[in-house]
Amino acid sequence: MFKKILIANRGEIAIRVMRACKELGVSTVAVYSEADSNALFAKYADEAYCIGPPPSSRSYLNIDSIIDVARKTGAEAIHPGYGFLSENAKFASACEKAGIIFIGPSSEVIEKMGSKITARSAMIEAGVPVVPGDGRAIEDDATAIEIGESIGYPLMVKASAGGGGIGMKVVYTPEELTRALSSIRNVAASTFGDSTVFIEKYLEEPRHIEIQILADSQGNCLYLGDRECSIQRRHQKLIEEAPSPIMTPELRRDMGEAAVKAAKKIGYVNAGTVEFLYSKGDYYFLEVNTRLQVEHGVTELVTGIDIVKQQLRVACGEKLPFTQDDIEIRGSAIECRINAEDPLNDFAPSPGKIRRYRSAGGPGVRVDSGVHMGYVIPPFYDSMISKLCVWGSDREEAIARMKRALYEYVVVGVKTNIPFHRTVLSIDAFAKGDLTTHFIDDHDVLSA
Ligand SMILES: Nc1ncc2cc(-c3cccc4ccccc34)c(N3CC[C@@H](N)C3)nc2n1
Ligand SMILES: [Ca+2]
Repeated sequence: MFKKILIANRGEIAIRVMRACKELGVSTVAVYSEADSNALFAKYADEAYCIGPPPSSRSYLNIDSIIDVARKTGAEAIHPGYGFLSENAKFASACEKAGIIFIGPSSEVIEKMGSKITARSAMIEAGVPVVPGDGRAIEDDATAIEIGESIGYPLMVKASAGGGGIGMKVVYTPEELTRALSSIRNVAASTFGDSTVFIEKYLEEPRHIEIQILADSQGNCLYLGDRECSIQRRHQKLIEEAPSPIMTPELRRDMGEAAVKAAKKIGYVNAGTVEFLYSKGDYYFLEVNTRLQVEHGVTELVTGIDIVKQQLRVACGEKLPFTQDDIEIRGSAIECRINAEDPLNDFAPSPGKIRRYRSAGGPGVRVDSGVHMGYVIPPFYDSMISKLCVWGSDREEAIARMKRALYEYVVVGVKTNIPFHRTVLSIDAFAKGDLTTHFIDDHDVLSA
């Protein structure tokens, strides 16, 4: 096991990784920007170094300064968390070159999965169902029109280097198709530096279901169940749960085995997520996320497995300590992302000083928070301040528990989306598990 690792992230996920390290006797190095000099994660670490001014580009995205701190402190490995450099192949290879272990898959796999076109063709070879469509990069409008006709409208135009919903557009006619091709190309070129686009069939009312995978460097790969992530707003997930309310043992095994086939095909090592769209009994590969996800905690709650500890073990070259048969999904877990934003003002970020803070607690409640009373939430980073997770023996108990926890959770001084979550949890369709990716729009959830 490592003696010391550096966490190249901030907030709740930095603390989450440090907690796993503390339990394993691994000492931790935090890197923080000038805006985070008072942040909890910097205090929690055994060592903490300022790596630059507040803007992410000058600090949390600054590859050289992060690797420099790792070298100086003798950190043997770096955990990238999520966001920032977590899916940046250049960062992973910079670590490899510096002889520092990147806790995640290889830079080649990150690179490969960063292209939706490459990922899709790897899935087809692995025999994993993909969204109906055409995996070729679109070179000109005439070909696009032809392909569009053969797939059948409505279509989804997507940037191959896209992610998080950026660089995708639904089109219903050939005119819309040609217009979308040029607009997506431009967005993709400026946002991702890669204007490659492709076309798929648009699935109208899908669910967003993802499979957590874990693979070691000895060729063992298994899945840790499923998560339903359909409750999103503008591609930001808000409420996630495990298992999906529509999951059956057969479907879970089917999707899980497909995800493992995908992981083995691309030579995946460490923790990762295979995202699917589910529609009318069928599921289709969307993309592979080559990082630990925000919502990993709900999987930990229903499997009893500490995924971050397993990441550290795998990165050390250890074999997975369990097989697929050892994995059991028990009960139901729900996560609400607590964001410092104002639901009454289009969810605009609401940075500022937390004047009163009382966390939720009690049976079956887990709070992964990066904040505390008196903390000043900086305006430079994303607005998520904590994750409120609950476990129940079944989904009904989990919902009741989440409602109780949302009632207990008090944050005064900044606006939060807690009222929004209280509203969603009380919607009948939510209790019934009638979720699609259009849930928030369909129920025009105005905050309380
Ligand atoms: N062919 C096809 N049809 C429907 C889709 C639906 C989604 C989707 C998934 C989850 C939430 C959404 C919210 C609004 C619009 C789309 C979604 C989707 N993605 C891709 C990126 C991921 N974050 C969301 N891709 C889709 N692709
Ligand atoms: Ca992704």
